[in-house]
Amino acid sequence: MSLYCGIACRRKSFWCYRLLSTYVTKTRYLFELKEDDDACRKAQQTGAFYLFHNLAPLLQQSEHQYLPPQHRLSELEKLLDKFGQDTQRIEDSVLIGCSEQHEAWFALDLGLNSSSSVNASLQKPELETELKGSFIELRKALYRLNVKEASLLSTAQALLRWHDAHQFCSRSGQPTKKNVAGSKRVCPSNKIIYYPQMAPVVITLVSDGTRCLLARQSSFPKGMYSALAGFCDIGETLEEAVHREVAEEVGLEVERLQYSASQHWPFPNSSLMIACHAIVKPGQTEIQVNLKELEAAAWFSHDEVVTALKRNHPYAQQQDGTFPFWLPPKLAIAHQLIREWVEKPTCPPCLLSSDHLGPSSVSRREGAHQRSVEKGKVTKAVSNQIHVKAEKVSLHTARHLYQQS
Ligand SMILES: NC(=O)c1ccc[n+]([C@@H]2O[C@H](COP(=O)([O-])OP(=O)(O)OC[C@H]3O[C@@H](n4cnc5c(N)ncnc54)[C@H](O)[C@@H]3O)[C@@H](O)[C@H]2O)c1
Ligand SMILES: [Mg+2]
Repeated sequence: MSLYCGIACRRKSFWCYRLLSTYVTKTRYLFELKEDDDACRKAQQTGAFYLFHNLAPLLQQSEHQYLPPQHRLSELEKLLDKFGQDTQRIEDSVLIGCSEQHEAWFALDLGLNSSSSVNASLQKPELETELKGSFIELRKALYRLNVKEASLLSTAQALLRWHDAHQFCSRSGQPTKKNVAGSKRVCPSNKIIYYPQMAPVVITLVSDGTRCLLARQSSFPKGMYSALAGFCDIGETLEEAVHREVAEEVGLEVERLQYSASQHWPFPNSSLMIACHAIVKPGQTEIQVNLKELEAAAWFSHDEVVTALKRNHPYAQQQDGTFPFWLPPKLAIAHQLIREWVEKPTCPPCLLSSDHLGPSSVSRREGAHQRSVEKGKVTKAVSNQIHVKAEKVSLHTARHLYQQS
């Protein structure tokens, strides 16, 4: 669908109207709402609101899925009135997107202390009864939402959290004021503008050509392993962050970085996850786990990873008291990296060149001649023929084998 946009461009002394795609008109509309408080207030009149309580979204259950109900402005005003609240509270809402028909979407938290109204936060049980839904922790709900709604609610939560945590100017100590859309906050005394921020995080799936390296932190759910992740340090490039994080966490050097994709991740504080594949440097497959950062790390064979991807009940404890090896759910970018590796375990040519950082470029053939020690046995990979004895490494044994400080 395309629309003629009211934006006119001047070309060769006469006005012409460009044919703009639905996507372009939508992004221009959102831009306008962020810049123009009056336009945004007007959009609230016809828009839809998603409700939160202390950063947990309001959800209704339908069969195996959660659905986030939308509310109109008039419904919200009635609700606030019923609970003896000031409708001024609606000023706390943030713009999170719009439909192709330009219905603007907002998010409002009724549990956090309001910066626009003096009234106390609303009680969760009473609200849940009134709204016929439940406020469910986003981390738990994420995997039972469809992808679009999961992304929308993640954005909403990140923005609501940022506003809640940035109500004062760090220079003057004065309360800052948000614009109607919530795309910024301004200090009235010195005019400093604060914009919502994300922390860049690199997440890397390291492979030795036949196996991939997965790790877990003690805070992960039992049995879950993921790719190596870490916050970028200030002044660092993405490539430098990948090299440093892998070295810091598992004591290995990598090369042949390949960018895969990126993802906004709202937990715990809004990160931009930048996902890459990397190949470990030849002769460097022995993991040295940094126990200050990780609980365990191990190399996993292709078969093990394929089996883990099929696991349906990750939390089920086994009879021997251990938990089966399982992987992050579909919505996490770690899952996508792992799935890509399963589909193409031999790494394609690199896109993110790391050559300038030092590591020499080594062909897969050369890399595959390396010796690796696995479970106390010396195994040898010859050329691209995989001769590594891919023994079934249970979590139990893997953890004990590679836990070294
Ligand atoms: N979406 C996914 O698939 C996925 C997978 C793995 C990790 N993650 C996310 O990646 C993030 C980083 O992973 P990690 O915990 O292994 O990082 P990490 O290895 O850098 O270790 C975290 C530690 O780094 C320090 N740190 C440095 N800069 C920081 C900053 N800006 N914010 C917070 N802490 C900072 C803190 O001491 C913190 O304890 C986590 O928030 C995690 O939720 C997402
Ligand atoms: Mg880490």
